[in-house]
Amino acid sequence: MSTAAIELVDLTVAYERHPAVHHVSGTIAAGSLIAIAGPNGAGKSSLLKAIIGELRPTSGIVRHELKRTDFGYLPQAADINRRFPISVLDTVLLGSWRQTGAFGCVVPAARNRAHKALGVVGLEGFEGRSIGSLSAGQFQRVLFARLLLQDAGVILLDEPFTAIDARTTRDLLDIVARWHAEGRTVLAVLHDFEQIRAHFPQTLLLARETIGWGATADVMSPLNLGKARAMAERWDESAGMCEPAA
Ligand SMILES: Nc1ncnc2c1ncn2[C@@H]1O[C@H](COP(=O)(O)OP(=O)(O)OP(=O)(O)O)[C@@H](O)[C@H]1O
Repeated sequence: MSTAAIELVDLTVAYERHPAVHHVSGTIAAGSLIAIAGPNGAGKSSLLKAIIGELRPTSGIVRHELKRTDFGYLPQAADINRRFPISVLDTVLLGSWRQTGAFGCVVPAARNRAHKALGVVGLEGFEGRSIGSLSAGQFQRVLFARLLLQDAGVILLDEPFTAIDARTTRDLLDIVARWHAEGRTVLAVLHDFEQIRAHFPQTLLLARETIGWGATADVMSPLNLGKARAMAERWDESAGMCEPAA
């Protein structure tokens, strides 16, 4: 696993010329644990997608010396098709493609690691179940097991605890804490302020542009949260293209 700093330099991401992320700059230090907060439509998912290279910046740069395989990415649940007929074990094994290559054979060591990862997330015995038969919380545990197997240095989680019960959330937060202790960089899009304050030392509060980025206690102030809300109320989805920064 390797990790490194990621620098966002005046980053703008737009869809059909409408900016979703607007002139965001800052450094994600290697090994940091950062919550990304903000109202619906604030550009949080778009920012993650730009960081992993799934979306091209309209302007600005995402600068780092990492390979695509150094990133582990958990999309929002709504973006994942669970009707695909694949077993829990095979889903977890998809996390081992770094070792096997996209069309390589699964080595027994990877299979062992997949069983172990399922043990860590509390799903021993679920190996042969199809993913479509799992509850939302069980499926999220499977996706965390896949991330464990992938062993990436930078892990991006998009609303990992939405519609997940308290017990499962607690277990998965323990894994996040473990990743942090191992020196991995973890970014998580979250809506639960209490959870952010309790578990995430740093926060980026986004409302398309940066409202605050730094220590969670400073960033999640009533003033900043009010600002983010007020900006969201003013968003005009039909607004034109932003002008390049002066
Ligand atoms: N594929 C797309 N095509 C056009 N517009 C998009 C697309 N994806 C996102 N957007 C728009 O970009 C803006 C930011 O969306 P994004 O999903 O990044 O926000 P978010 O902060 O993750 O929101 P949420 O909290 O609701 O998940 C929104 O106005 C959204 O409608």
